[in-house]
Amino acid sequence: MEGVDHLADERNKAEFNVDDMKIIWAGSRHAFDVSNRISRFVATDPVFEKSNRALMTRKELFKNTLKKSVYAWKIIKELRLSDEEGIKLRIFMDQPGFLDLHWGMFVPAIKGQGTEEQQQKWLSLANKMQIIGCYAQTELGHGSNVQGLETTATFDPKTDQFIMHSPTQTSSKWWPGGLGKVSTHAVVYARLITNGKDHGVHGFIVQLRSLDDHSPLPGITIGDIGMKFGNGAYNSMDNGFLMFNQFRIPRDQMLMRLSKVTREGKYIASDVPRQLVYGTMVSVRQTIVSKASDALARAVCIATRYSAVRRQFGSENGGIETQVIDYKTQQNRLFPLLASAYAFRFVGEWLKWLYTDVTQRLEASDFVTLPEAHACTAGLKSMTTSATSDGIEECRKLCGGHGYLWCSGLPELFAVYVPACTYEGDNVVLQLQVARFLMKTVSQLGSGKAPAGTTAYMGRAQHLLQCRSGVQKAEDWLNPSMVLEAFESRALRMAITCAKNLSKFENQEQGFSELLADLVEAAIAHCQLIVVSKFIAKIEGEIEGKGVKKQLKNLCYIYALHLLHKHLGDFLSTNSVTPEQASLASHQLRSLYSQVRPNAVALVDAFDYTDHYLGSVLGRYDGNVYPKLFEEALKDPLNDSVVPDGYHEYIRPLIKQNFPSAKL
Ligand SMILES: CCCCCCCCCCCCCC(=O)SCCNC(=O)CCNC(=O)[C@H](O)C(C)(C)COP(=O)(O)OP(=O)(O)OC[C@H]1O[C@@H](n2cnc3c(N)ncnc32)[C@H](O)[C@@H]1OP(=O)(O)O
Ligand SMILES: Cc1cc2nc3c(=O)[nH]c(=O)nc-3n(C[C@H](O)[C@H](O)[C@H](O)COP(=O)(O)OP(=O)(O)OC[C@H]3O[C@@H](n4cnc5c(N)ncnc54)[C@H](O)[C@@H]3O)c2cc1C
Repeated sequence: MEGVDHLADERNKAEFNVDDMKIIWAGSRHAFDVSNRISRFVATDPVFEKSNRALMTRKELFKNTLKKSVYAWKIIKELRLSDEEGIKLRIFMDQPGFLDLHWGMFVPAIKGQGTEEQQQKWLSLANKMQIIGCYAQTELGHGSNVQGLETTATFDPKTDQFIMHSPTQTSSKWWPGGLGKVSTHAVVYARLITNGKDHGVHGFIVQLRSLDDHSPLPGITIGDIGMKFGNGAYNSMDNGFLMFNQFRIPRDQMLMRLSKVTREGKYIASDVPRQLVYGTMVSVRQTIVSKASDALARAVCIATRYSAVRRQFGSENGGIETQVIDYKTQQNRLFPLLASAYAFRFVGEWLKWLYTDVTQRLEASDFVTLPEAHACTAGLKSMTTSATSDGIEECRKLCGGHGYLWCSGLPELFAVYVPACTYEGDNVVLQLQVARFLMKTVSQLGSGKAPAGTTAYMGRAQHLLQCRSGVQKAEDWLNPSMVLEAFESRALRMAITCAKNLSKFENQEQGFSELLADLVEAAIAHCQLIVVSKFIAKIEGEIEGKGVKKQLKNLCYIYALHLLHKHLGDFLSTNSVTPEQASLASHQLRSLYSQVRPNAVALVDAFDYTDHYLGSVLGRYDGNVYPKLFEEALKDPLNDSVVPDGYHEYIRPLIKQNFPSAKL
């Protein structure tokens, strides 16, 4: 029934104030106001309609993305939206496109690696979108191994220019978003060669297309790399290829904040760490963590509302059937994902703080926290995107058959989201960076250099290696210090075991490659500890709103105890818990699920997502699922006629066994 809230009973059960939780989820009242206003603006503007995009051809989808992106930019300019509002507009527009790479990577790369002069020149054009840029690093042959890139930028002192060249097919740039059809410029990563010497990978601003007719400049071959996973989905983006044939750019288009090439061709490296050339990736990895909570929350919101609407079995004497959300199996799969969405939200907030802090320090030439910022952004990007991709797929299964329908919103969400496990660093490759950082930290224990930040717990190695968990009853698993100690001792013991095993190899690099799988496990344990500890810090801080803290506490312990359950092998093999304590954790989990159950729908309402943004018949706010599923089905072009195209050509001859031209 139209206008009726089918989930009203669920909402009435809530034991906390949803409006207060909305503020906690958004981060502040101001952030909530902005999100709420912009999401509703996008939802009501017909240009941002998106329900039809799965049926568009690639060309139609691409053009539709251009239309939306340019319209969004027009709105940003005409309504003088702030940066924050502009970002929200792009998020709620919910269609990957060139704007993401222009604002998300091209502009930050120039800001981070360009001199002040270069910033003035290029950012004034980029900020007005008089040029459109992308980030061209990955090549056909190398993505993860950035030092293995082959594109060259050779300095020619005669003309004061760099010659950009793609010496092999594998050196073609391949994947950059926005490159294929839209970008006029790119920050291109290439090996810098001066006087015959290779100085490694550096960034260069390169014009790719004419600003008059958009044709590629002579010496440049460029195009789209083709269809990607899923219908619609990430195919709105023009990921591209690019080859240079001795293409010349002026010397001052090398990004020279970190190192320079003089007029004479002399290479001058500054005294800042060379890894700052990777700075744009660190910044984007940080934003990807917050976006993980957003994507997971969307899937969880759909699965939770639908699980409350959907009924199967359990009716007695023809009475009402059981809501599937009441099955403990459904709760055991769904509530940890709900808890994870909140956990990633809070760790994302903390990571943003860490990133701002390291940026300020770098500006003051303090590089001490750079390795930790790299390890945290890499590890958390990896951990949260893997969990989110798996979580979206689990939500699809939680919705049974209807979850497989396009109009559930889940297939497209998965297809758009899953490359996050690969882009901005393959998730395994990134965990290996964390592992290197952990092995270095362990090797320095006892050297007098106390581990700090997220590895501070390693400074208590003596205690954590010997301690035995004090949990004696299920409620002890609601004690933050007992939970933290279990996670700390597991992470430390796994790292120390890896370090001990490494030390058995004469050649450390060889040992590292033999132990890769164990090292990744140790890195994941460390990252999970970070997320648990930041969630605990959140619930121990000041939280306003009726009943809000209680709900967050429940979610925090669900998050931690479900991880304990999932990785029980680690916890048991490191003696961080006993089998009896593990079973007390499972007992506590069941009790927490019962406490979350009446609040589940309200906890996803707190995400404040519009039906437009969710894009899901199953996740509708009003829960009016079945009539809307019919409406969606009837919109399918196959239902335009009752007798389909092809009937006379194929079905009728088959039924009548009348194939005049068939020959054996
Ligand atoms: C709507 C708004 C949102 C918009 C968002 C944008 C949309 C997004 C859309 C999606 C768009 C997708 C866009 C895209 O996909 S863009 C392309 C992304 N590509 C990648 O992420 C490539 C991944 N590979 C790498 O990053 C490097 O090659 C790695 C790291 C693997 C190795 O590296 P390397 O070969 O050099 O060797 P090493 O391991 O010997 O390390 C040597 C030392 O360097 C330190 N180190 C390494 N890295 C960093 C670092 N970063 N900061 C600080 N330090 C760092 C390291 O700890 C070590 O330190 P130490 O042990 O010596 O002390
Ligand atoms: C949708 C999408 C958008 C993208 N956008 C951009 C963009 O805008 N700009 C850009 O420059 N790039 C972009 N990329 C490229 C992306 O950054 C790379 O694909 C990514 O960094 C992974 O590199 P790769 O493809 O070389 O994977 P590979 O490194 O070839 O990975 C293949 C397998 O090898 C494993 N592996 C690799 N190295 C190791 C190792 N040392 N130890 C153990 N295992 C290893 C990996 O775990 C993986 O299982 C995009 C990619 C996608 C999918």
